[in-house]
Amino acid sequence: MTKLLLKGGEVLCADGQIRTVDVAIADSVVAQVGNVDSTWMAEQIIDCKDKLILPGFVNTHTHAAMTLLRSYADDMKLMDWLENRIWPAEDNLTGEDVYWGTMLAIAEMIKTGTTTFADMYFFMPEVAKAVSESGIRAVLARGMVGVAPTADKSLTESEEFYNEWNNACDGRITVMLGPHAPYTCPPEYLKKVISLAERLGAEIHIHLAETAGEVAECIKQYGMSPIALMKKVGLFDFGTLAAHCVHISPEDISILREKGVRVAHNPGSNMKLASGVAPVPDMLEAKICVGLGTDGAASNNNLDMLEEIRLAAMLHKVHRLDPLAVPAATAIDMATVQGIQALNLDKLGKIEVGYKADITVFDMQNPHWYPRHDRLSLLVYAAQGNDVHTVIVNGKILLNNRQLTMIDEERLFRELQIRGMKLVSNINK
Ligand SMILES: N[C@@H](CCSC[C@H]1O[C@@H](n2cnc3c(=O)[nH]cnc32)[C@H](O)[C@@H]1O)C(=O)O
Ligand SMILES: [Zn+2]
Repeated sequence: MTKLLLKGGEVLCADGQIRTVDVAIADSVVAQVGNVDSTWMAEQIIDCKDKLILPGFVNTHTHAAMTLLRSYADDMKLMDWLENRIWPAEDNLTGEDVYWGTMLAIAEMIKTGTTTFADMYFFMPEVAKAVSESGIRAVLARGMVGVAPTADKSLTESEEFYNEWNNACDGRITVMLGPHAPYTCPPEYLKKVISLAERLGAEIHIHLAETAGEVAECIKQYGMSPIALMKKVGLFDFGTLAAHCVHISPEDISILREKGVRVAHNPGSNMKLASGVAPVPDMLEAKICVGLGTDGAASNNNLDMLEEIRLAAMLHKVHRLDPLAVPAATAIDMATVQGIQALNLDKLGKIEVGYKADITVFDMQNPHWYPRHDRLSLLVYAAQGNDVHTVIVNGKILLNNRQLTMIDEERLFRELQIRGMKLVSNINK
């Protein structure tokens, strides 16, 4: 058994209170939270004085390898951005590109305190390889576009990928099915996806109601909103994670509630692509599970969940002219507990005995952490991603005193610069 001890830190405990306690970790699991005595013979002790210890952040929606396209096409509308810049560049992608792009994303996520991410992309075995090697936790879905020539192939690939990788790497990887969106996957195609989901026992990760244009087009074509259409098609019957849900009506919210759909809210991407403001306070009030996500690095443009937490806490305040909307503790809950629920994972999202040890340690010895009236408020409104000092996933240290333990950063930077440039060299701007 490998024993690890986080000594004397200020821990956000499962009841939402912060206490100065020790956290003992045995292999992949939290073994004690409290005063751990000297009979606990830890192989490694991390001194956590002046450190804030939280459950690791959960990024519920991203396209990790899109780091390759970061800063390549900004300040554009979603459909123009996708059709004229992103999809042509993605046509050039190789499996190796996706591996390196994903690894850079993972490095960035670990360094900013994320311990689990949900990805929708392609060349997924390469993504799984990066997850496997880096030690992070992930919920992976092969993105499927029903109107593309790859439509049938991506169904087969999804099934193979599920069979090979679901529950792999000591349970660090789980697999969902990823029909891209209603506007790229017509109902007949979605029905094939749904029957595959039912057969495999897999859940679904999809983009829904991201822009006003998408909703208007759906109503024109099918006489109902994307959410109502998805219910009718049966997409919500086997467990669904829906990214965005920006343009939704009170009736749509009732459907999400009734069908237990979990939502990935991406405030940074929604603001940058000017998609709109999701009715998050209404969804939370309706007891819908809302996690937070960054979306891809080409529409954010970073993968720092602390920034997403702050945006979630701020966006709804200014939008509703209500400083009580999405308080700090709620934003943190969305990034941890609700994020885990959104991904349907078990024994994660809290620092509690018997839970998996996915933990982020913030260094509070910095000017913006003083004075310490309220630590959660400091975290949400004043902290920075690079305050992250240590990150543990499944009991293993992936970031040690701000240094990545599993990833060679210099190599990553060289690969990404060369591969990123090559990817777009034949595209007319
Ligand atoms: N085109 C792929 C599968 C799509 S993967 C998921 C897709 O979602 C795209 N994407 C990224 N961000 C967004 C967004 O905000 N809305 C809609 N699509 C997005 C991303 O560029 C990627 O093409 C194939 O070969 O079959
Ligand atoms: Zn997306």
